[in-house]
Amino acid sequence: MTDKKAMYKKGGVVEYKQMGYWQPDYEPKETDTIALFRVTPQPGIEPEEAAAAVAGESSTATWTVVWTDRLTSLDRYQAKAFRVEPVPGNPEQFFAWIAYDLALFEEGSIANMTSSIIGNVFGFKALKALRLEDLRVPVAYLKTFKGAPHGIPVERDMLNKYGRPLLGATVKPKLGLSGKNYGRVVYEALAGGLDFTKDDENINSQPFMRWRDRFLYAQEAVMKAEQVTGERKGHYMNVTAATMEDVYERLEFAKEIGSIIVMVDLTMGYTALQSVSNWCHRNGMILHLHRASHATFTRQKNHGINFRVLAKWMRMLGVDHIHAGTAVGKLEGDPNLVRGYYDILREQYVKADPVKGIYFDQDWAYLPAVMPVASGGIHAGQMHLLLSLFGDDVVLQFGGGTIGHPMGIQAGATANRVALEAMVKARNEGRDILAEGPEILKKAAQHSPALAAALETWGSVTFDFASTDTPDVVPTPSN
Ligand SMILES: O=C(COP(=O)(O)O)[C@H](O)[C@H](O)COP(=O)(O)O
Ligand SMILES: [Mg+2]
Repeated sequence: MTDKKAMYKKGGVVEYKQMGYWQPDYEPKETDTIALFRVTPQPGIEPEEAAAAVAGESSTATWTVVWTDRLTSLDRYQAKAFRVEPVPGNPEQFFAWIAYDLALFEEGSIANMTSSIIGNVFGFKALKALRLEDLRVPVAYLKTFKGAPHGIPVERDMLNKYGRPLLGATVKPKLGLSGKNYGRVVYEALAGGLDFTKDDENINSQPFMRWRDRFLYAQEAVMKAEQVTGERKGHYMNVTAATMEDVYERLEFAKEIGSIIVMVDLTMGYTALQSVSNWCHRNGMILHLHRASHATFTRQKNHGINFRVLAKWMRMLGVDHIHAGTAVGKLEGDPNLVRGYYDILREQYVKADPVKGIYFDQDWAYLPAVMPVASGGIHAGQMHLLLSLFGDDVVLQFGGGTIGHPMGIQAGATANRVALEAMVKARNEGRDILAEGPEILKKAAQHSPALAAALETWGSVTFDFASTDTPDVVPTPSN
């Protein structure tokens, strides 16, 4: 029988370490999920007890010992904190590794997995702050997910576009255009040389432009642009709505009018996203995910979730595209960490790499790769940086950097396409595009007034702010 007395600190409050949530000798099983947390305990709480508390509160425990514990296989179901290390240079914080048994999570349910791992525990009084830094998901659990409806090679086949990044643009202004004017922007951008245009995250079905109008005008523009260019094109139709009935109605309509791609916002929640993913699997539709709202919980270094974990959940849940940062644009993102997110989305087997903030080897087994989307304050003058940072399997998306072009939207699109093609050609010839990039762009601009004007307008625009999140290099754990 458990010695209840030994588990209490005072007044019946549990000692998580005593309860078996701290097991330094525990060897994680291949089928365990392993989480790495950054823990900031309240003063006076030792790191091992804080780690054990995280393990307890994110699995079986409550604040006191309960008689019913003995009616379960508690040894198996309780999560186990098995390693604690100080965060280099930050005496307040500790990394804690915690293992979860396969039986703890419902098959194919991100909603269920998150209700445990990031459920109550982030509000726990004994901790000043808590951040989920990384997650090793076992193949046994991955096998219960379908993943992306298509994956990168199949999407390329659908578009018949290979050997270069895809180009997109977010229609601007974000809100207020009528359906007809919206369609004009889509046409100009696609006819000028982009592959995709995109609804913005907060364009759903407002009084100034109801969704049906937008879908119709946008799809008409897509079809016209396909005719004049002879290329496959797409507009991401944002189907985000208040209820699933509305979402399904918009999905069906997008399919009926011939769209090849739809879009969802992260704000819809994990369950809704997975339902849309299943619909896309059934209907052969490419699925684009905008990570709207992620920075409310991914940005602070001491509290929340690192984006790499969200990227893993989205790869499991099944999207074809996900916004993953640019490093060089207007939105937060350290270059090394952003490259790590891209690896997590695109590679079949990701090796732990502390410099990129990847703490675990991750075998993705059969799950298709997801196309990352670089978007937010990028322009043609950065093409060499973007291509060297991210390679070919990425959508480069220029909203302001297309629609703000001084010669018009079509010229903005052309500037991006010319810059990209010049850079891909130079790279394929073996030139060092990082060093020679500005020169290559200048030369291409001699034959392209559109690119010349883009470089003249934005060439010197950079967003040089120090990142709030940078990698902490700790020894790679065994997993
Ligand atoms: O509208 C834009 C970009 O517009 P612009 O190209 O004019 O800056 C997107 O919503 C952001 O990329 C989102 O950020 P992220 O991609 O980081 O999620
Ligand atoms: Mg936007």
